[in-house]
Amino acid sequence: MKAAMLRSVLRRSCSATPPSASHVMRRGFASDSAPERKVAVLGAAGGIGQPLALLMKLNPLVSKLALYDIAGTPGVAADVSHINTRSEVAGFMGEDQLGQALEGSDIVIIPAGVPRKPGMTRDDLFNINAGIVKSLCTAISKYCPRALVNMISNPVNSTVPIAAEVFKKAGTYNEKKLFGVTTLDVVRAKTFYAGKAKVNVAEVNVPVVGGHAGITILPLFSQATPRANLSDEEIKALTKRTQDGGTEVVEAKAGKGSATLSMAYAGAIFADACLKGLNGVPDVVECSFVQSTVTELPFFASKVRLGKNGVEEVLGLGPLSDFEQQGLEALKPELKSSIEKGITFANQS
Ligand SMILES: NC(=O)C1=CN([C@@H]2O[C@H](COP(=O)(O)OP(=O)(O)OC[C@H]3O[C@@H](n4cnc5c(N)ncnc54)[C@H](O)[C@@H]3O)[C@@H](O)[C@H]2O)C=CC1
Ligand SMILES: O=C([O-])CC(=O)C(=O)O
Repeated sequence: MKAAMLRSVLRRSCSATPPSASHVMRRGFASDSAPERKVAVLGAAGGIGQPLALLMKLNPLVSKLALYDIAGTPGVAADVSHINTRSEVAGFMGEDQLGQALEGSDIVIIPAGVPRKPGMTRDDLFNINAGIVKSLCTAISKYCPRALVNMISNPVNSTVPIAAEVFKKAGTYNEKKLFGVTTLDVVRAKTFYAGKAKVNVAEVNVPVVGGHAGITILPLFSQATPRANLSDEEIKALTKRTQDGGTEVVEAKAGKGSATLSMAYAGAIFADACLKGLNGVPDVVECSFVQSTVTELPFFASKVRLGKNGVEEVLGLGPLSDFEQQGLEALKPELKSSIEKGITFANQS
């Protein structure tokens, strides 16, 4: 595929709303006059990190791309750096290069940590990933305290509260700048809905709220557009498939990890939305797991308007069906306990 064609595919695929030509113009993509923006990817040599590095290299809003991992980044960086797009690419390996990787970053994307194997829950990753996230966030508070943080590492329901506590302790916490990346849930909900409703997937919008694990993932198909006449049974099945989407991939990969390619795509969409918000593009809205007053829980995923300082507005849930209302009440105890687990960990160790 020619470079220009690839770039155009990415431009369209990364849009938060349908990919029409006028939309692309409105959203102010690809411009040589776009401000300088540095993006750092931590965990860049991993299953998500590598394709995410590729997609961020294709994003014309990025001027510098820093690829950090504990091993393997020189090769990934050398490879990606040959692509003839705007950003300069540099690889950083090992803890003593972490500061350099982070310095000056506008956005830090974190897909560092272990993935699930069949039979595991995301919470089973807590023991290893909590420590990784804690140490990376400590470095962020030191080297780029004003960066937007896009947390991908699981369990997101706990790693985001861990990050918040680390930043609070360092005196750098800004609730507008910390995001749990739940975009893959939205990507899945859109795909599954389009398939069932037989509508053009490019036109589909479905908010997904709550958290990012099992029943805490709550797609709001009653608000899906274009509207379709699906039965209660079909909505129930779509909800379950969205909630179990990660497990579907873990089982299909049979021990070789979890979603990487679709996650890289989702991570690139979310980072692109953050970049647009930073650059002052109006009406950039994505779902994300953020500090929230939408429910009584301190963190919750819902639609968020992104702006020059990160979160500009956390949007409410809108009208819920009875089924969704029940789902909302059912998810709260699990989400609450995952949040508390993260907070306790960050303050204990
Ligand atoms: N938020 C979401 O929707 C999703 C989250 N994930 C999560 O993303 C994480 C990464 O998944 P994969 O890329 O498939 O795993 P992977 O094992 O392929 O890659 C992880 C990378 O992190 C690196 N790493 C480990 N410790 C590090 C440290 N201290 N600093 C920097 N890098 C470090 C490893 O060297 C490795 O290259 C997992 O926790 C997984 O559960 C996966 C899919 C979706
Ligand atoms: O399921 C997993 O472990 C990875 C993940 O978060 C997802 O694919 O949604």
